[in-house]
Amino acid sequence: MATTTISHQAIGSIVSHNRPFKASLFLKEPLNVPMKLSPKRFKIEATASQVIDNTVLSPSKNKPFESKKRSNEAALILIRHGESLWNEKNLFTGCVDVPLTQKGVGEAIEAGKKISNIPVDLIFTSSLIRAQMTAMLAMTQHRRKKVPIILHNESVKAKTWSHVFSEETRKQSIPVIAAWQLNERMYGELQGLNKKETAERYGTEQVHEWRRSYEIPPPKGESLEMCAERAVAYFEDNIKPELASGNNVMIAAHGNSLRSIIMYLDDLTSQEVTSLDLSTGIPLLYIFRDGKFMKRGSPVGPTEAGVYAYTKRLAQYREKLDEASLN
Ligand SMILES: O=C(O)[C@H](O)COP(=O)(O)O
Repeated sequence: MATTTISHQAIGSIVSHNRPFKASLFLKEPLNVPMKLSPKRFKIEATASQVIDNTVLSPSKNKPFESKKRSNEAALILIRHGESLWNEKNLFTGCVDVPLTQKGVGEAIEAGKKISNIPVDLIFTSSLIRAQMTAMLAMTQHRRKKVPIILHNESVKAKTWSHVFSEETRKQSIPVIAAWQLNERMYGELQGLNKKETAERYGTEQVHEWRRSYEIPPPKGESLEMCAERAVAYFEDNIKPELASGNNVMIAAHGNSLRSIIMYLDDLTSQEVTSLDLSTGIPLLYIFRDGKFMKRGSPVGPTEAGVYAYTKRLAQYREKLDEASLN
């Protein structure tokens, strides 16, 4: 296994995308992080979140809310955030933290209606406000009326001070985990530039390569491949185990971090992923069963029968919701 050295300065720059991290958590010594080369991609086996203990924590490790139920299937919902103020202005955004427009707020609410009958046990978002707004707004529409609560594990004090003391209240909550690894691809020197003007300056083909190719990074930014190294590693280490435990998960993230995750779920080639483009605010449903991901498209509405026919558990859940609303 090859070993690469990540300096504390590099770790510092990785964690600086995540607002809650504190300088005191930065490492004093360089780290030797083992890396394994897989045929399709590099997998970073020790992610920054694992290295910096007690920062980004999985709920199963901490049991902050409900105890686990066992099932061999689970639902996975992916949502790209609603329109942001820079989507509206057609600017490259990347890791710049801009909020949703009013249209984006509406898109998030509409997305929430479409998935309002699908039980969500756990939410993952990026550390960027547009993804977090989308997740929260979508959950305002949910029939289960559980309250999404952002877990603050960035320091012992943050964790202690946000503790919920009622077991009953905890049961009525959905943990929300914010992870910088799910952030948008870092767009380098394109961040803040207008997409149309950039295409006029550098040529449509060049800009298309920067935006959609797998290997080619934008100037001083991340390629999709580099974005996949962190996003897919995070998915495998923190999200897949939750699905394997039978927890239904929603991920609210970004065009490119989600493209890299979809590439992994659908086993797309680097060629195929170039034509994958995600619209803002459209939820996508996957069923995880027996270790495999099955794509189920986008639920068209809360009453769409098809979604509930995918799994027995979802159908039973839907029945219970209907019974409860009749009583
Ligand atoms: O970061 C951005 O500018 C967008 O959210 C995604 O941009 P793209 O469609 O150019 O990849």
